[in-house]
Parts: sequence; structure tokens; C-alpha cells
Amino acid sequence: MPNSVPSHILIIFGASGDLAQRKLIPAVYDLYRGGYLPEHFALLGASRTDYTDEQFRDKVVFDSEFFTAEQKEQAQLKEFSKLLFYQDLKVYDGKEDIDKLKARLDVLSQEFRTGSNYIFYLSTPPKLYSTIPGALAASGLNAPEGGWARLVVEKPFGYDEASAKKLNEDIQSFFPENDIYRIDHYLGKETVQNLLVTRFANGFFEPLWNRNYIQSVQITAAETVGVGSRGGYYDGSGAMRDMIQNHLLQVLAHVAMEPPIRADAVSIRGEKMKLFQSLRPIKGETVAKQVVRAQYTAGDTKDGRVVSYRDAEGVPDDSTTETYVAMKFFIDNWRWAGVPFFIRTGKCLPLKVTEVVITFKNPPQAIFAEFDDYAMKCDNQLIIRIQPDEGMAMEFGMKVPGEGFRVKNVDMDFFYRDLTTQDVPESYSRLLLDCMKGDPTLYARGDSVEVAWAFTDPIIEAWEKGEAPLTTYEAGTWGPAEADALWSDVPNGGWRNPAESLVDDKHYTKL
Ligand SMILES: NC(=O)C1=CN([C@@H]2O[C@H](COP(=O)(O)OP(=O)(O)OC[C@H]3O[C@@H](n4cnc5c(N)ncnc54)[C@H](OP(=O)(O)O)[C@@H]3O)[C@@H](O)[C@H]2O)C=CC1
Ligand SMILES: O=C1O[C@H](COP(=O)(O)O)[C@@H](O)[C@H](O)[C@H]1O
Repeated sequence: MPNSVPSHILIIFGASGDLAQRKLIPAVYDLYRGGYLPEHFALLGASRTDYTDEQFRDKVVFDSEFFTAEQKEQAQLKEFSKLLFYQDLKVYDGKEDIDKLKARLDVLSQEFRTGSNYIFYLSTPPKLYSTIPGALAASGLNAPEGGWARLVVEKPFGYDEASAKKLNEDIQSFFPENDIYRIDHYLGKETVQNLLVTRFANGFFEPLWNRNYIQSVQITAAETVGVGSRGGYYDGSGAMRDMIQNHLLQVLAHVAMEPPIRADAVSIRGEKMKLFQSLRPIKGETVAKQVVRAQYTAGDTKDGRVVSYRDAEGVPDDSTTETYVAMKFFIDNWRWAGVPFFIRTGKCLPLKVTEVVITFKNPPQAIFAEFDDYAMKCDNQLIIRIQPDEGMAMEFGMKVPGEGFRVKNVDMDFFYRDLTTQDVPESYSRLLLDCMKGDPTLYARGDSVEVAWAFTDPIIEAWEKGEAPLTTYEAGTWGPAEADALWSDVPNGGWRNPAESLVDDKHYTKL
């Protein structure tokens, strides 16, 4: 396999933290196992805790629950761990600490012959997302002599449009936009990328993919988990900021954007930006009509009994933060004029599932209606399963064998895993690899992050002013009844609640 990744050092700020341990180090190991890392490579973890290199390797590899006991016995993992190093560093102390980092990088780049090529990954508390790039710039590490530097920024990218703008201005004053990689792990999901291939590699979808044939589009991202021990973080965020402003608007962009002229960063990100600019604002009194927000109360979920959100660790008793949002909105452009779009997401719902459902309009005349009422119910739906059991199903009507013309809904189901025997790559591995190659296509562009905030800000503002009610739903249910009312003016419309059933030992989930 040709390896087009240049030699470099990956520096993870926040290396002692949860994300580094849970996702980043395992993702880099996946790349190592797959032979994707360059011959000249090293990883330098940096955070406040004082570890030696060996202690760091123990923490993130050998004592980590994110590697299996079997992996820990393998020579490959031991070899990989020798590429990991650690530098204790306190960024708020200013330049001196970054100089410590610089000195270490000089040594490592000599030893590993990486050249002065650096990827700086920010996995610290967000308040450091401007400070660290500033300190790097003060030491010249943003533009190393004879090499290059890239900056990866974790979510959340801002808290609203104003803070995202400020953050963009700050980091763009230290790194050029082309070298800034704003990560959104949903863009690393194979099936989110596959939305583009489905739409733009198949001739038969394109003529149907517009207001003439599509009745509605819905996106559901349901989670069975509650906030668990993340209440402190989550309560300052809520479902709108945590899931919709970033992940689900990105999924929407893949479903609804115009065809890019090429499959490259400039074309794809340009089309996504236009799509975000076409979102019809929801503000003032329309918020209560088009957006439902709710909090879970105690209940039984797939993972067991959970306490109510307000009783969760780190959540104030009188919290008004939403753990569920359902919304209806429109895209004001030629393709989508008049088509209602629906998005919902929530914690403590019955299933962990993310899917997109395209519902097509009925044929102009129901000529089989006299035989029974199936003809009226016959939904032509395309169901795109983002996770789990990645794949796609198409529902359409078939004749029931026997007399007359009774029609029944059937589906053609494609499971993504049938396409390949290889494991579907983890989001973080794919995204890290793209950054290593210098390809930002699957990363969010600065201006489009701001425009996405501009869409969600007025909704959050209306909530903060108490202009729309906060309702509740019992944990383990599909959310509040108010969410169904959003569909009241869509004929035969409604949320599709995927059900779990055993099909066979391979296809254990059928939606
Ligand atoms: N955890 C997750 O699943 C996800 C996290 N994120 C985002 O990633 C970022 C990191 O999250 P997470 O790993 O959970 O957070 P943690 O609190 O677990 O880790 C924070 C890390 O930042 C380091 N740090 C804090 N202050 C400083 C400082 N002044 N100087 C240097 N290092 C510092 C900490 O070092 P030390 O502990 O050694 O003091 C620690 O390594 C957050 O912005 C979060 O929003 C995004 C998506 C998912
Ligand atoms: O970014 C986040 O995403 C997860 C859901 O991600 P998924 O890949 O498991 O669908 C969510 O649980 C978390 O609250 C949010 O911060």
C-alpha cells in the first residue's frame, strides 16, 4: 500500500486526559497497525501531570482499558509504545513551558529524523484553544524553519457565533486557515462520507433528490446513555450545542448540499457553506412552534435504571439544560423549497441509532386503494443507517401474492459490512490520517462553523428568555409527545422509530 504520509511528530496537548486515552492513542495505534504511519514518526504527549515517558506509556497503553489484554501481550503494541514520549507542560505559565516543548521537539526530530514537521492536537479544556496556538506562535513553532505545522482543534468550537468568530480570529492569526483542522468526529464516520457517494456516484438518485419527489427528510441521533459523569460539562452545553450545531448539521449538509464540482476540500466545503447559508432562521415565536426541547426523568433504559437528568452528578437541581431536541426547519434554496426537514437527538432513548430517512412523495394516483388501505400507507423510504449496522434500506410497495392488488411494504437491505471483510475504520483514525496527509476535506471550515452557530443561536436565545417551554420525557422512551406534533401538517408523516430484531447471527440488527 503506498504511504503518502510525510514524516512528522504528532503532539497531543491534553495527553493525560480522557479523550487522548479513549480515542486518540488507540486511533494512532490503528494507523500504525495498518501501516499508515510514516517510517519517521513519533508522538509526544503534553499535559500538566509529571510523567516520565515510561509512566505515560503505561497510562495510555499498558494500563489502559482501551487496549485488550491480548493486544497488550503483542510485540506490535510494545513496538508502537516506543514511539510515544511525554513532556510535562503548563500552558498558562506562558512561553517558558513551550520552550521546554520546543527543546524536546528538536531532540525528537533529530532522533526520529522527522524533520520539523508538527501536528499539534488540542485536546485540553477549550479555554486553552487560543492560548496554546498563541504560545506556539510566540516560539515560532507555528511556522518551523524548513518544515510545516498543522493545528487540530477539538470540539466544542465556540459556544455561540460570537465566541466561534473570536476563536477563529485568534487561531487564524497564528496559523493559516489551510493548516487548521476543526475536528467533527461524525465526518470521520464511513457512512456519513458514504452519503456523498450514494448521492453523487449513482445516476438514479439525483433526478429524485429534490422538492419534486421528496416529501420530507428526517435525521435521528438517539443515544441510550444519559449524561453519566459528564453532567458538569453537559449542563453548560445541552443537546443543541453538543450534537445539533456540529454533528447533525454536518450530516444534514451531506444529505442536502449541491453536487460539488470535485471531491476535494475546496469544492465540498464550499457547497456545505452554501447549504448552511440557506437554512431558514428559526427565531422568536417560531421557536416554540418548530423546536421541542426536553429533559429526561428517571426511567428504565436498555442499560438499566437511570436517575433523572437533574439528579445526575454535576447537574444543578433546577437545570433547564435540554437532553433532547426535535426540530422542524426549511432550506430556502431551489432544490429544497417547501420540503420539511426534521432533526431529533436525545440521551436515554430506547436505542443507540443514527439514521437519515428520506421519504418520497406518493404516486399521483392511488389506483390500488380500493383493494385495501395498504396503498395509501405505502411509503417509499430510503433509510440510511449511519450507526450501528451501517447500511441502507429501501422501502417500497409489492403486490401481496393472491387475488386482487393488495400492496405491502417490503425492503431491500444493504449492510455496509457486506462490502468488505475489513473493519470499518474508526472516525478518529480516518480523520487523523487525513490531517497527516494534509487533506482537510473532512474537517469543518471556520466560516461554516460560524454560520452553523448563527442558525442555532436564536433558538437557544429564545429558550434562555423562556419563550419556549422545556418539557420532560421518561428515560427509555422515544421522547416527549410534543415532538410528534411537529409533523402535524405532513400527510402520513412522522418519526421513524427503528425497532431492534434478530434476523440471523450475522445480521443481528434489522431496522
Ligand atoms: N472525552 C471525550 O470523549 C471528548 C472530549 N472532547 C473535547 O476534548 C477536550 C479534552 O477532553 P477530555 O480529554 O475529556 O478532558 P480531560 O479533562 O480528561 O483532560 C484535559 C487535559 O488537558 C490538560 N490540561 C488542562 N489544563 C492544562 C494546562 N493549563 N496546561 C496543559 N495541559 C492542561 C490536562 O492535563 P492534566 O490532567 O495532566 O492536568 C488533561 O490532560 C475537551 O475540550 C473536550 O470538550 C471532545 C469530544 C469527546
Ligand atoms: O460529541 C459527542 O458525541 C457523542 C455521540 O457520538 P457517537 O459517535 O457515539 O454517536 C455524544 O454522546 C456526546 O455527548 C457528544 O459530546
